[in-house]
Amino acid sequence: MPQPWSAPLAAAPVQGTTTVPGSKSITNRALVLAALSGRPTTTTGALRSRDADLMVAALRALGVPVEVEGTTIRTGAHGPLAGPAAVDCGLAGTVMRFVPPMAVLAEGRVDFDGDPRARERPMGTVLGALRALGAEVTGDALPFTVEGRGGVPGGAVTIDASASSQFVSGLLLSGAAYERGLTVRHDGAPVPSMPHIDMTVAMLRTAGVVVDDSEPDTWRVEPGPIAPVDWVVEPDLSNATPFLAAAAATGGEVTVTGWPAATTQPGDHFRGILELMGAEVELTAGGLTARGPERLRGVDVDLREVGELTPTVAALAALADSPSRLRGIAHLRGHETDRLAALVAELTALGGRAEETEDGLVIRPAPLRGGLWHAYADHRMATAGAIVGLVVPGVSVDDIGTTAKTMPDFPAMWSALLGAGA
Ligand SMILES: O=C(O)C1=C[C@@H](OP(=O)(O)O)[C@@H](O)[C@H](O)C1
Ligand SMILES: C=C(OP(=O)(O)O)C(=O)O
Repeated sequence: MPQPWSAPLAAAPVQGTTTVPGSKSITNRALVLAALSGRPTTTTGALRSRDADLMVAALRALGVPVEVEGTTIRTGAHGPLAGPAAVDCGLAGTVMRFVPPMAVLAEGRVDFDGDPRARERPMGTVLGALRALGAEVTGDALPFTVEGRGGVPGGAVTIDASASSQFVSGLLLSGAAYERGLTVRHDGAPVPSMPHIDMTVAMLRTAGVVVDDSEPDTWRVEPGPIAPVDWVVEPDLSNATPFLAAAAATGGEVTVTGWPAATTQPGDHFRGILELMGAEVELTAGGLTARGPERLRGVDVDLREVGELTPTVAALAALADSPSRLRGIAHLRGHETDRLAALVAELTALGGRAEETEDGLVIRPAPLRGGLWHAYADHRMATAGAIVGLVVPGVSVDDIGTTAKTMPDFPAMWSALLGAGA
């Protein structure tokens, strides 16, 4: 375990401008679609981080030529995907849920494994769906094996996607390459992170795939070619949230550059949440600016659609002067860590008042004190600790390096914003 990282305390309201790297979700979808096109593509503004590097390695393992130069990733023309191959999913949901539906198209065996915690993340739904669509898959969680036969019949499958939207996205991304295409129906409690499914559908359409999502909880992908696209990746708006939160927590003003005017990224919803908590937000050509209030208000909000924002919102809620209720996020128990348990444990350890409900968190105002904040190998837990540490003296994060999952430069970016130098 590395040395704990002393979270910088904001000596004054945080003022500054930050540029965040490319979106994890867009980068890893672009890479999958580029590989499935079989033709040369160039993706610019790509995220370079552990999750993106794992996706690049997975594609290479399946026989896709991939060249990486800074934030530009080029895929080359290639024949059919091929095993034998070993895919390391790390802790990346996008790798473990997006690559197996592609691996069933390969000729040969593809073995999947990942970090210890990845073996506990829900996977059975995707693997069961692939079997129902005609693939040979051994196992119901990591590690598992896909015996690729160069293709699958495809067709219709009904799944319960209430544990993760990635079950649907993963299947849809490869569905056009199945002989009969793919129809996915969801049956169960509401699907979380719908904007991420909308992102999948939008990117498939950009790649010329015919997708029908006109019926609720049903997605139909017609069989056909996936066109090569030169993707331009937007900044990662979820990774922008800690920087905007720094303004909200300290009564400062922070601008994140390159904020898209229209996007399917759920991070865009953070604007509304900041306003509910009393901050001001302004979207201009220069980016999104957040201005913090004198006193942060608690918030009662359903985060089902934007669950990945929860650690940031919970950190702000712990600094607010009235109670907050975060709802619709039971599925966070299956994320990088059980985020509901982790947030309650870490806030409570610093003197906070937080408790789990069946589908979320209740966080009440309480004076916080310094202490060690555990990240649980979860990039967003680590950044949540940094937010709390802005205003609570003596907070350190046990493993800030875990931000490398999606934002390897986070410690330097954070110090730079605070004027503390890297
Ligand atoms: O498709 C994607 O890129 C993602 C979907 C969401 O997953 P869940 O639906 O499992 O929450 C989100 O939390 C994750 O960070 C990224
Ligand atoms: C849930 C997340 O990641 P993953 O893609 O590993 O599911 C996240 O980044 O908040």
